[in-house]
Amino acid sequence: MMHDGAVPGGRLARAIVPASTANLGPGFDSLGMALPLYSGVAMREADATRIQLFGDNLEGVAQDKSNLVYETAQAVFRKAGVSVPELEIGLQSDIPLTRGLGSSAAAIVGALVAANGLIGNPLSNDDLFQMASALERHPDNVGAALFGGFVAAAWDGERAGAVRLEPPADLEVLVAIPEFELPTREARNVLPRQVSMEDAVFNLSHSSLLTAALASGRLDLLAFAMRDRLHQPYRSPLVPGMAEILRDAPDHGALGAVLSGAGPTLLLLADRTDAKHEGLEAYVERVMASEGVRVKMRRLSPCAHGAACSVEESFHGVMDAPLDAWKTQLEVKA
Ligand SMILES: Nc1ncnc2c1ncn2[C@@H]1O[C@H](COP(=O)(O)OP(=O)(O)OP(=O)(O)O)[C@@H](O)[C@H]1O
Ligand SMILES: N[C@@H](CCO)C(=O)O
Repeated sequence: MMHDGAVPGGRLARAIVPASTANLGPGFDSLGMALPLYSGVAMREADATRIQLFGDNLEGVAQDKSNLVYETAQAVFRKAGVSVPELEIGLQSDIPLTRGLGSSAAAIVGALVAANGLIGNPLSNDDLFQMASALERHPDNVGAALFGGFVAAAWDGERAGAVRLEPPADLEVLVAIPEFELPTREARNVLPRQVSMEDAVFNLSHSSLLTAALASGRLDLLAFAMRDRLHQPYRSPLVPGMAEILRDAPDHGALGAVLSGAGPTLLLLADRTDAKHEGLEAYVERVMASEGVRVKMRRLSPCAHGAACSVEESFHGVMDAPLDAWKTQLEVKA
């Protein structure tokens, strides 16, 4: 453990972090699940800060000290009482930005675990989760990114709590990623300031049922339990085709369909042992195309593991090792 600010030259920390879907319908700001698309953060001490972006998914991300990863790393150093003002940072990602798949949560979590690793891990996982929740301001994405699996979480503005559960083994996840971006800030701006007691009770009961159904493998309850009245009705005008798909996807073999996080990605759950959902991708593409929206479809499994970090004591190479090589090194299975 280091507390005097001295970071050995040449030490490189690399973190790899899964994507995440938040809300799962009624669990607004509280239910998250990790997905096997990854963001990578590499970091070492430098004479002057330099931020490199690799790959096609990070276009527009800041390359100065306003970068989210740089700022988050500095928050770790402050909390640990060390000083590492200049960093060389390498970033890459499979996670499309501003699509509701937790790219910002993965960046924050990647920065936290890499920065902590760089200085010898003085902060606990819970410290990192508390910091991540305060930075992202909702704990569902960051909880899933840090712990993996399915996470039930709460944040009261000061403290966050989370429990990680193993997702049901037969759960298949289909994501429909529209080509357009929808920043979380915009998708939160359309939400009402107040809701009725009836809608609050609807969501809290469905969210509890959904958590219990996922924890106990009751896939038959998902279509019923994944209904929401707190955010999806207000966000649905922002995503053409969403209302129809959320309503009718169960008729095409989905166990449930929701907006992923703040959108615009749609998330459909299916039972991999049941052939009924074979036409689901074609159905979603058809509805979105009829609205003039192109989508990229990905068929995934929930990701059981959360963020992983490795530290090399004397690293002399370039920072752009392909994400797949990091996955192998960190024994992260896609
Ligand atoms: N690897 C990264 N490095 C630095 N900043 C990033 C990185 N990935 C994402 N960001 C920042 O996060 C912003 C996207 O955050 P936003 O909350 O709008 O979307 P999201 O996290 O992809 O979706 P959601 O929160 O709904 O799941 C980007 O515009 C960028 O500023
Ligand atoms: N729970 C958040 C997720 C976005 O990160 C929202 O729906 O606004």
